[in-house]
Amino acid sequence: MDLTPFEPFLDRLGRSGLGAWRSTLAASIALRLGARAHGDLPRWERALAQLPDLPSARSRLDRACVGLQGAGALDADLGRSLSEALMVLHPWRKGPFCIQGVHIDTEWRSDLKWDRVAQAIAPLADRLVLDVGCGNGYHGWRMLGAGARLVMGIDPTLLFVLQWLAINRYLERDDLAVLPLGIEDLPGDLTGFDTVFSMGVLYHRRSPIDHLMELQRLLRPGGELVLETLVLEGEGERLLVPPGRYAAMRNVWFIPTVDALAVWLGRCGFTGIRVVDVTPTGQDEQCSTAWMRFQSLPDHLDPIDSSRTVEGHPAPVRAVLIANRPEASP
Ligand SMILES: Nc1ncnc2c1ncn2[C@@H]1O[C@H](C[S@+](CC[C@H]([NH3+])C(=O)[O-])CC(=O)[O-])[C@@H](O)[C@H]1O
Repeated sequence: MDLTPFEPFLDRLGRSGLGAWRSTLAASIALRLGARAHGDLPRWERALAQLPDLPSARSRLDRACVGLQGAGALDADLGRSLSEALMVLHPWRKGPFCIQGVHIDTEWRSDLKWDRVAQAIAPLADRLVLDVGCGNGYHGWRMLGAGARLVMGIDPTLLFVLQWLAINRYLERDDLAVLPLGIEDLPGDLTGFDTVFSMGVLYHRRSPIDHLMELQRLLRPGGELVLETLVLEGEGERLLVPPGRYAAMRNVWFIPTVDALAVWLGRCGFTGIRVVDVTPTGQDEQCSTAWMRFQSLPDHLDPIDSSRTVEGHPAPVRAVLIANRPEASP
């Protein structure tokens, strides 16, 4: 894979207030693509090439199932070749997507998280947005649906980049991209986003305070951070560092209470810190489906006591916190 699929977005970025970083970002993407050859990439690229042309239809970014809505049902053969090509990109974790009657029923009902977040954030109209750890871009599409001017998603997992390319083969937008980058690959002086989302990422970072500081630097003064992460329920400053896996995940490092998170944000210099949602993750939000056939949340909870993970930790609860970069440095 080369830079070609990212160029329309990079051109658009070049014309935005972030144009100064176009060439450094392009160089980082080229570097990461060179370093991240994946054995399955040729198979995924063949699937992309096999996606069929579809009759013209209306794109829908403003409802739970993101995608394309046509006037009628697709011809059965066309529907089958579309499903088969998309299924090569299994596992589909984030969604759902509906492409002219083909319903990609993903592991996560990401629309439920979006509903919790969207009602609490500053209106996205005309904002430059960064979505760190954006997966296949599901929330990015919803951000465009809410009026964002440009959404730069970054995610180091190449399969999710390919899933975004598959969806964008039909939605044809140049104002959203899933760039194959980790947050550590971003230029050290990049800044200027109006809103930065970090959802489902903090607990994967070994240095959570550094992550919060990086997110702050990426914002323009006064810009808004939307932080969504696993939390421990209860009052006071407490922290779980799982000694091994957490709900079968190997890379979960820190699960703080919301009080501890608020202190961390304050220590990093954020202002206007508020907790806008705390919700246990239910099996209606995360489970195996035909499009994600591996094990999922129900398999990772204690079969007798679903308030505990299989390791005996409290079952997943997620919080959304909002905070602002100060207008001027103290
Ligand atoms: N260093 C990194 N830099 C950026 N992203 C990373 C890094 N390491 C892993 N990721 C990516 O962070 C994402 C975490 S999932 C959240 C998806 C979405 N935000 C959601 O809220 O549904 C967790 C969850 O399932 O909630 C994955 O796509 C990783 O590839």
